[in-house]
Amino acid sequence: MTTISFSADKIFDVVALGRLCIDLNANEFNRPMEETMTFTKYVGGSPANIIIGLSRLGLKTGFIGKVADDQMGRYIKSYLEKENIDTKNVVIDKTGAVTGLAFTEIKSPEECSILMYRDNVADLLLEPLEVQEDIIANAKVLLISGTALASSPSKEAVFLALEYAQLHDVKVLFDLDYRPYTWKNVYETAVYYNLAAEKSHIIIGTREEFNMMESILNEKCSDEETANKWFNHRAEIVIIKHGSKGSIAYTPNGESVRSGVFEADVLKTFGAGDSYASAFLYRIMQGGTIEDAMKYGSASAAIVISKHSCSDAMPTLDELEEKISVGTYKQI
Ligand SMILES: Nc1ncnc2c1ncn2[C@@H]1O[C@H](COP(=O)(O)OP(=O)(O)OP(=O)(O)O)[C@@H](O)[C@H]1O
Ligand SMILES: O=C(O)C[C@@H](O)[C@H](O)C(=O)CO
Repeated sequence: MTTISFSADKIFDVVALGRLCIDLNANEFNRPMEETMTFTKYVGGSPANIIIGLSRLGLKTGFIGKVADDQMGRYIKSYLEKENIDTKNVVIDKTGAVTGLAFTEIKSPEECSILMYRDNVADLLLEPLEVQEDIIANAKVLLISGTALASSPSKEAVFLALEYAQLHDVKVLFDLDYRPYTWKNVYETAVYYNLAAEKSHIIIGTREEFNMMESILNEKCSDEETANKWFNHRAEIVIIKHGSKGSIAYTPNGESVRSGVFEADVLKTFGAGDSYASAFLYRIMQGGTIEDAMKYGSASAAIVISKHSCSDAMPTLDELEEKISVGTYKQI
């Protein structure tokens, strides 16, 4: 029965680093973007969604990032503050960069896509020297997401944050969060993803995301082979997600745990991964077993995919535990 240990006596449970942007989610469902006329605005971006989920569950959280010096940037910062997320390391851009926008298309519950506007976005302009070492030193976990590796100087900021984490005994969770439109080519992507994964203790990604990382060496790994590669580095848990078919977690002692999924009245699929990661991390940090934590993650995902937003739909602990006790859990 594997659990994972975290440093005690730190100010923050989890500090996330990466993109803060805006989701504009289609109000009219079951139709293509061309025919969608109105959208609702939410805070978005994978690490933002995950940290909001963790804060709703009661953890002490902070964010390291950069927002535009405009109405959208101010909206994001004040939303984080309202959610009790520390923003003292959320830097305001002074170069005229903009806030990334993600328009979501909900053609059917199975057919969702995201149309991104990410030219000259503030989040990718985070400088290494803007990352405050003391915030990371005072956290039990540093959460990073792959998109922040897509260009300089944000990429160097992530690697410096990883050095601070190592120096101060901070566990690193790497959510692969591969968004192809942010990257120039798969070689560059895979090289940086692999370097960041080497420095991470918990790695969570979909089968497709791990395939991307393996593609440059023409590897075709099974889930178990994929996970085993990272146990030669720092990894203590590797989770490979398979959408509605659940997920499998691997540990260095050869244990593997397959999770089921909760039945859900699916409205849209995006946000599944972020809600899963937040509730999984919450439960593992409470000393839960991997099996237990995966159940929390799956329940949170089932809640979020049945709602309109990602960030705003993140459940409280009561909502999550209600789902776990009354929801239908299908073992796969
Ligand atoms: N249709 C579904 N019904 C119930 N649970 C689901 C469904 N789809 C996904 N999930 C849950 O969400 C978890 C993560 O889903 P998925 O593998 O799609 O992540 P992802 O691709 O990172 O998500 P995202 O679309 O947010 O990027 C799954 O392991 C599962 O527990
Ligand atoms: O930035 C994105 O890629 C979109 C996110 O903001 C969105 O909330 C999402 O895709 C959740 O996983």
